[in-house]
Amino acid sequence: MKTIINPPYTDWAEYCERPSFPAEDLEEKVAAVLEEVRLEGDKALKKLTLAFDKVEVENIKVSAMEIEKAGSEVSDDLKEAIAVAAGNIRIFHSAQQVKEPSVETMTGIKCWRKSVAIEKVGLYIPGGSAPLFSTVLMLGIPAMIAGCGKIVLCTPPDKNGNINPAVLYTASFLGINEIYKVGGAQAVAALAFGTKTVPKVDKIFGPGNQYVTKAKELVQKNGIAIDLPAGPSEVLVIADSTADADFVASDLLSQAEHGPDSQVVLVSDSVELVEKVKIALNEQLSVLPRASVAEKALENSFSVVLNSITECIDFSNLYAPEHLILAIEKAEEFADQIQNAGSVFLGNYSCESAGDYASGTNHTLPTNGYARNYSGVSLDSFVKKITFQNISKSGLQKIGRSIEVMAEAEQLLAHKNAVSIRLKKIQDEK
Ligand SMILES: NC(=O)c1ccc[n+]([C@@H]2O[C@H](COP(=O)([O-])OP(=O)(O)OC[C@H]3O[C@@H](n4cnc5c(N)ncnc54)[C@H](O)[C@@H]3O)[C@@H](O)[C@H]2O)c1
Ligand SMILES: N[C@H](CO)Cc1c[nH]c[nH+]1
Ligand SMILES: [Zn+2]
Repeated sequence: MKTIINPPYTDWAEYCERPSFPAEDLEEKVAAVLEEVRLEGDKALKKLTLAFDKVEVENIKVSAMEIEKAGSEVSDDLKEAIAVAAGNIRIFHSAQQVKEPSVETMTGIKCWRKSVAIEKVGLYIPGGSAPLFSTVLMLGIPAMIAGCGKIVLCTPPDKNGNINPAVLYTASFLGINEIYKVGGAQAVAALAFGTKTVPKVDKIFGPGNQYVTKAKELVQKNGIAIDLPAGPSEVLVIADSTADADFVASDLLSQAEHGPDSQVVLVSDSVELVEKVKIALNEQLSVLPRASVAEKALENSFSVVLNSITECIDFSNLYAPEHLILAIEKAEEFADQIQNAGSVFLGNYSCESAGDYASGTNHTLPTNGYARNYSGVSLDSFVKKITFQNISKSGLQKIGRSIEVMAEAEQLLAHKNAVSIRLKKIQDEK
């Protein structure tokens, strides 16, 4: 991991560019997958699963028996941990159910807003390099709280054509039993267009690799909503000289082990701390099973030394990380200065993996700088907000003239007339 000492401000933006290793002709390849699934449905899903996941899948839909069997394959210890995590995620996301205010903008003009669940949602659970059953919790729980009518889940099969038992167990623990063995761009296509087996949904959720992310981007053009661009995991740690170098290294590695395309960044006002973290990284890497993946990610990662913690925060706001850790003294006092980040972890004991699994916040977060303009998944992601208004006769008498004048100025006389005929009727009734 290279260290950059005091780069001039004019160079900062360059460091904030994420490394990208797009597959050759990514967009064309993904567009071709989408088209094949749109035209050939299940036949294409089976063909593409054989091509990309190297396995022949006879039944795309997971059977009730497979789900039941998975329950017996998950240890009690893991079941208990999943229940603890689910409890916290449920508490945090339930608290997002806010009572919408109803206001009278003028006497006789009542306006209000209501959250209504998106009817059919498709959850994508990554499974290429690791089956992320924790993502089932992160997407399934808010979908259930929101009251989505149909919740279906897609995830790639393993080399034997099975779905990881923890993924199946977690889904069924939440009451989600419609699960399909399909991953990558083909899963997104199936959810977007529908096939004989996989239903078409209104909105597609979930993180994934470049094929999944590109497919989500492309199906948006066909009127399918998506949650957010959630690509390769990343973390930026701001650490001062009081930080524990071992803790900082452990947090950097926790995101580096996601994939070779992940990026981790250390920003500090202390050269000594950066040097200590580098030593700790090497020590911890040597015992990591996924060391080779993490090492690749570290090659595309860096540390920056700046003059002050305020400058470090300015850098982070420009970088807009998916996860931001403030391993600094009095971290809470700096929280209000954070403008761009997916999720923030304050203090030495708020490790990022707590948010990945169990503290309650959602781990489906914007990457690649999208934290500048996107939020992570929340309860809001699963609802749309419908506005209502109820205008009385006296209310229309108050606001009517303003509407007529504005409509006339836009030369939309039918708009004006919709008010005028009502005002006339009110007048005639007197
Ligand atoms: N931002 C977030 O919120 C968040 C959360 C969790 C995970 N992630 C990220 O999600 C990603 C998960 O990626 P993954 O690969 O492990 O799983 P994945 O499920 O996203 O992708 C696996 C699928 O990709 C398809 N695929 C693989 N190679 C292909 C090829 N050459 N051509 C066409 N399709 C191909 C296959 O169909 C396979 O099933 C990681 O980058 C991880 O960092 C992000
Ligand atoms: N860090 C990932 C989000 O970027 C989420 C995750 C799932 N499992 C472990 N981590
Ligand atoms: Zn993680």
